[in-house]
Amino acid sequence: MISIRNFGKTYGDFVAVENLDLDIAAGEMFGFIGPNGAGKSTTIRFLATLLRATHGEATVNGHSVTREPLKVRQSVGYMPDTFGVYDGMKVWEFLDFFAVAYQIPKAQRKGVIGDVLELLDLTHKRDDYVNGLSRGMKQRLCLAKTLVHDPPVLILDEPASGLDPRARLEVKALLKELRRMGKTILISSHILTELADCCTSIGIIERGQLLLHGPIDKVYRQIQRHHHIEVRFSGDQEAGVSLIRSDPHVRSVQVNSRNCVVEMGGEDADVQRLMRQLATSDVGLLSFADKEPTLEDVFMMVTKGLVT
Ligand SMILES: Nc1ncnc2c1ncn2[C@@H]1O[C@H](COP(=O)(O)OP(=O)(O)OP(=O)(O)O)[C@@H](O)[C@H]1O
Repeated sequence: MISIRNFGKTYGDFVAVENLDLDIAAGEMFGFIGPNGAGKSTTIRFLATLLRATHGEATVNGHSVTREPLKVRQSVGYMPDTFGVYDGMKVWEFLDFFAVAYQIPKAQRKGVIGDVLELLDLTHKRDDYVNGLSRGMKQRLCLAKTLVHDPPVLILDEPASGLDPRARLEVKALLKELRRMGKTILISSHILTELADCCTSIGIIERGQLLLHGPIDKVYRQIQRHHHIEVRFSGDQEAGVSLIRSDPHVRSVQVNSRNCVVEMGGEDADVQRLMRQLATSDVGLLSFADKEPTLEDVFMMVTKGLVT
């Protein structure tokens, strides 16, 4: 549904995105993850036909981003990372503005606007001024706007940024609903946990390079060979930590106030050996838990070059 080949964008000497190749199949919810300035918006704006590439090509819903931008725009609902609106515009007028822009016939516009307001649970805000809406409502309205022309593809640039935890959950539930409706969704975020349980595939970008991408279960499998162990001590944490650090399979130890998190390679037997060593030495081991990797762990390991 989305295919990017050799995309690159430079600003003067600065390389914002370098030789990016990516395929996203129909029906996927693809999480585009990276820190600030990684190149997410640059890639997204290229897909949304709003940015000229330095090199490379992409197709969305079978249409070329560079040669058929109007067809791409009909296929895409794009939500930018910043939200702008004219003063004195009501919620329904905002949606009507986009419905007109997408050439939805007048006779259908009222019905379409009613439908998207209902889907986004905004019907009761129909006649409110957009500027008076809370941030969460504005984000939802912006999502509503991406749906007026019923596009098969949604490209959403940090749709949950700046929202409180409850509003974030609401956005997530909406995205799941949209996926059930058959939309292909690309969503960017630097909040990794936000995407963990709703994406079917992910890509990790840093400094303009796509470091890793693929189905989420495959990415998790790739890092299964790395153990993330949370260790707590009731006694001498320092002695415990230096014992851990002396293990040849240990790659890093992050010491926190109440625990430490150990990243280690090796086999299960190596982990068991370290656990036995800690339990039988005099460091006051309280707990030792081999955790399932979180998306946060995946990101840290990929950006540190531990997983390729
Ligand atoms: N018009 C521009 N001129 C010069 N540099 C730019 C321009 N637009 C973006 N950049 C730079 O390109 C890099 C990638 O920017 P981009 O907005 O794609 O990052 P991002 O991953 O979306 O980050 P964020 O999460 O902060 O939105 C950044 O270093 C940014 O400063």
